[in-house]
Formats: sequence, C-alpha cells, structure tokens
Amino acid sequence: MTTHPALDDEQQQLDHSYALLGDGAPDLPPLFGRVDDAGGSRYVGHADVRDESGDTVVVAWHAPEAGAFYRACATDPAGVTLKRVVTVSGRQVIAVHDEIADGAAGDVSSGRDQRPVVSKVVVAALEQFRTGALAEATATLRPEQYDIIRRPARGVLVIQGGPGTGKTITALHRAAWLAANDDAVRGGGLLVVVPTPTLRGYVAGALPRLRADAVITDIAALYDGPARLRGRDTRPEAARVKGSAVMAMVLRRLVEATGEPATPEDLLRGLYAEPTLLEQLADDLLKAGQRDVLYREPAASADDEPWTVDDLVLLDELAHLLGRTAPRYGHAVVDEAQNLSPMQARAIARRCRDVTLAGGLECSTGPGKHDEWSELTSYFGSESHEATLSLGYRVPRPVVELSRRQVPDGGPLELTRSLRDGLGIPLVRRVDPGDEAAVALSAGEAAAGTGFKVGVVVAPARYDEVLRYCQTAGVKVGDGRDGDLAQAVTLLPADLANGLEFDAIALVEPAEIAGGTELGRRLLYVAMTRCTQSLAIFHSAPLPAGMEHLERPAPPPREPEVEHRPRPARSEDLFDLFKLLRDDDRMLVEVLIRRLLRDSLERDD
Ligand SMILES: Nc1ncnc2c1ncn2[C@@H]1O[C@H](COP(=O)(O)OP(=O)(O)OP(=O)(O)O)[C@@H](O)[C@H]1O
Repeated sequence: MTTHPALDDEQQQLDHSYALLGDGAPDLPPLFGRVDDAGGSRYVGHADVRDESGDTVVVAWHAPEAGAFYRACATDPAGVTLKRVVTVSGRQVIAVHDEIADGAAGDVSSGRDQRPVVSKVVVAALEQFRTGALAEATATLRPEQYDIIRRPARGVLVIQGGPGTGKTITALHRAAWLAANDDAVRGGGLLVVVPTPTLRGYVAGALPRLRADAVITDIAALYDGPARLRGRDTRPEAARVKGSAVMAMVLRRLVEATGEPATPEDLLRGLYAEPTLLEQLADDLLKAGQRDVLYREPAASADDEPWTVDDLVLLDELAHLLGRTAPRYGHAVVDEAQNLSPMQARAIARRCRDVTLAGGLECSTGPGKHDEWSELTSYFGSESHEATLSLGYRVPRPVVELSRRQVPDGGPLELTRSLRDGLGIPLVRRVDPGDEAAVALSAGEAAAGTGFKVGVVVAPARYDEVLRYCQTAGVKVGDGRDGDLAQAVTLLPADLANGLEFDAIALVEPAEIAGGTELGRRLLYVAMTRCTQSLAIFHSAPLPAGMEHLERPAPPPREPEVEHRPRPARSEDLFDLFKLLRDDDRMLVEVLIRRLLRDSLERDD
C-alpha cells in the first residue's frame, strides 16, 4: 500500500485545527476535506475553525465557501483542481483520497461494467461495518445530494428513490443546511418526524453530528396529551379507515354533536364503543363494514385503552378541534413519508407547511399505498417539487435483483446502479419445520462474531414467540421492536424494518412475511433491502412468489437423537486481533473474512 505524499501535510493541518479548538474540540474530526480552485485552497469540516486573528482555517460544510467541494466530482470537476477527502481516526490522518487531482479524475473506482464512477473513499465508507446508528456521510456527499440539500425551504420537496439511495442522509443534511442558512427555519425550529420509535433511535444519533438542533419525534409521539402508544391494529382495514381523510369530517361532527366539555380520549372512546353514534355521524362517509372495524369495547379507563398510532393521530385532530394549538416549526423533515396516512399528513401540516418528504412509494409498509406523491403533498404548502436519487449505496446488486421480484412492476429502474457487490447471491437454507428462527439466529450469531451487525427479520405475528425463544435459550438479541439496535444481532418484525440498515439480514420464513398479500410483498421487499453485504433466507415452507427459483429439495429427515443447538459465536479472538490492525488494513481483512464466512456457510449447507 502506498502512502499519499500529502499525508504529513494534512496531519499538520489537523493538528493545527485541534490546537485552535483546544479543550472545546468536538468528538468529530475538525476537518475531512480540502478543495482547491481559482478562489484558493480551503479545508472543509463539520464546523468553522478560526485562528487567533479570526481568519478561517476550516469552513463548515454548510457554508457557501464549501460549495465547490460538493459540486465537483471526478466526472465533472467544475473548475476544481483538487478535491481531497481526509480520513481521520483518533486524531490521526489515516488516509488521503484525491477524487480530483490536477483538475482531472484522480482516486476513483474504475467505472467498468457500467458501474458509476465514484471516489474510492465513498466505496471505502460503504465497506465499514454498520454500528446500529445511521452512518456518517458528510465528507462524501455526492453533487446530486448536495443539490437537493440546498433547495429552497418553502413549499414541499419530495426526495424519492429506491431503498438505500441516501434519502434519509440527504434529508437530514438538508435539515441541518437549512437551519444554518435560512433565518426563517432557524427561527421557527426544525421538526424531524419518523414513523416509529425504533427508527427514531436510529436516526437521532445523526443529528448532533450535523449540529442540527431539531425536535425529533415519531408519529405517535406527535400527540402530547395523556394517551400513550399501547397497541397496534392487527387488521390493516382498521388502520386504513382511521387514517383516511374522511375521519377529519367524522371527528368534526363528533365535536359539534358533543355539548359538554370532554377530553379527546373520552370522545374517541365513546365513538369506538357506540356503533349507533358512529352511524349517526358517518352514515354518508363510511360504509357499514368500515364502521364495524372501528368498534372497540372500552377499556376500564382511558389510560388502559390499547391506543394505536392511528388512534393517537385522531386524538391529535380532536385536540385541534377542541381548540388546543399544536407547536409550530420553521421546517419539517419526514422520513419514510410514503407510509403517511392522510390523517398523519394533516397532523404534521398543523405543525408546519414547509416540509421535506423522504421516501419511496413502492416501500410503503403502511396499510395503504399511495400511487402518486400528490396524494400526500396536497396537505402541505402550495408548491411541491420532486427530486430523485438513483445511486444505490446500501443494497448489493444480487439482492437488488432478487428484491425487485417482489415489486409488481419491477421497482425503480435506477436500482440497477447499486455501488455494492456485497457477498454475492443470497444464501438459501431449507430447514426442518419449527427450526427456521433457531437456525437463522445461530447463523446470525456466527456472522456477528466477525463484526457484522445482523438483523433477523420475522413476520410480525411470530415476533413474540421468537423473542421468548431467545430469552429461554439464552440467545442474546436486541429487541428491535423496543428500539434496541445496539446488539450485534437484532430481532425485528418485518413491519418495523423500514429505514434501518444492517451488514447482514437473515430472513425467517419469507412466505409467512409475504402472507400472499400485496402489503406482505412490500414488507418482504423492504426487509430484504436492509442489508449492505449479505442476505440469508431460512425457510421450511415453500418460498413465496418471486423466490421460487431459489427453492432446493428438502433435506433428508434428521436422526432423532441429533439435537439442534444454536451454533456458538466462534470468532471472539479474531475480533481482538482486528483491533490491532490499522484502519486501512482492517478494511481489507474484513472483506476477506466476509468471503471466508460465506464460503464456510455454503460448505455447511
Ligand atoms: N454520499 C454518501 N457517501 C457515503 N455513504 C452514503 C452516501 N449517501 C448515502 N450513504 C449511505 O448509504 C446508506 C443508505 O442511506 P439512507 O439510509 O439515507 O438511504 P435511504 O434511501 O433513506 O434508504 P431506505 O429508504 O431504504 O431506508 C447509509 O449507510 C448512508 O450512510
């Protein structure tokens, strides 16, 4: 491996920046890039650094002076003579990559096989193990992402694209950019909305790194009354009716028909419990079958009600109708926005009309799917624009190919532009009935032993049973439903996989996740597209549509005395050795180990 000639110079610049920051130096390295053009040479970092006389030593990534760094790339230097990414670990410069050197393409991936030409440092960033939090990408934002980040704050901007195209990363950088550059957004405050508490934890870690002061919430937590999320609608039809726009009219009539003061909780409990009241109020708005799915026996008290996310959104609407004012914000970013119901969109629009909606319509895992973004954007500001991201940063090409079979029209064409090879074709293992989860978990433990973050995804209806199995069998997993993504292996129900990312995904009984429904196929699609390296499928039932070609003959019956035990994690020592390696070498060894692991799993087959 050759050492970049500028490594020592960049180390000096880093040391100088640290010295200027003194004790106030943040956890993040003060600089990560350098750009040279006709305007001179400047360093780019997370925040401004100035010397004793007030001169700029490092410009913040969101400052106009940093623009040239992000607008230039190997295929279009845009007047830049040097674009350099400096990788720092523990106050040491460990790598220097020049995407543009002497005004031309420098240290870039080859671009063979019609693969996109990107800086090698982007490829290296993608090879890092996942950590359970959204990965850092400020140093390697691409020009098309930077362009979207800086679009005006007013109105609605939809950032759309296939799985893993960087919609969340771009939307969060946009939030931080607007907060730094737009007075109205800074003054009004930022709201970041994600669908579930699980995703809130994953995304929240990225905001402090971006120095973005934002209120981050999940949909259920928008309502600030006493009711809390305690249940989920098991029938998609119930969630669909609760989320539909006509409920706004039903609730308006409910408030008008109620003479005495009442809380939102009492009003909604009453509506669910009294079919005659609902018929009286909504005879012309909801069909009898739709009214029936809303029926619920009242619990002993409002606190005991199994409030679902859609109930809480209705409570928020009622609170508004009763005169409570929701807090207002300067701009809102909504992640996984394809899942918003009309009533959820109204709840966000009450807080802010200028919004960034990030999502992909084909990734909807909510009870309804929107065909057009206009079905949602109409609830917000008057002007609406769409921007599309098409470079795949997460999902390896073979997994992209397989996952697209779950989407009726083959999914967005742009997905073929994935930057990742991953570990090759997905592994498929047929096991004895009842063993699917145990075998997936033990394979997950083995993969985690090499440093992989593994997500084991099961059908929502099987989640409790598998979690209990883990507790009794002593299998250490993070409870993904509870938002615990810190463990090496996380157990996840398929309906909470949206937005998350793991090195490897182990799918348990995909036919059960798909369940023969369109919603189930979308759940499967989303679950498969969470991995950065490898996908493994464990099943005993026949594989669902779109996977039949992977089917293998069932294994011969097992000898009764052979007891199946989870395979122990086997690579702890190896992991200790890892820590002794330089970061650059580590990347190489990681890749080799991943290949070995894959080969060994195939041999076990
Ligand atoms: N420019 C970039 N440089 C390096 N990594 C990037 C870049 N853009 C995105 N990534 C990485 O790609 C991965 C996917 O990004 P992100 O989660 O934002 O995608 P997404 O489109 O929101 O995915 P999904 O909707 O499927 O959850 C993340 O690990 C992110 O850090």
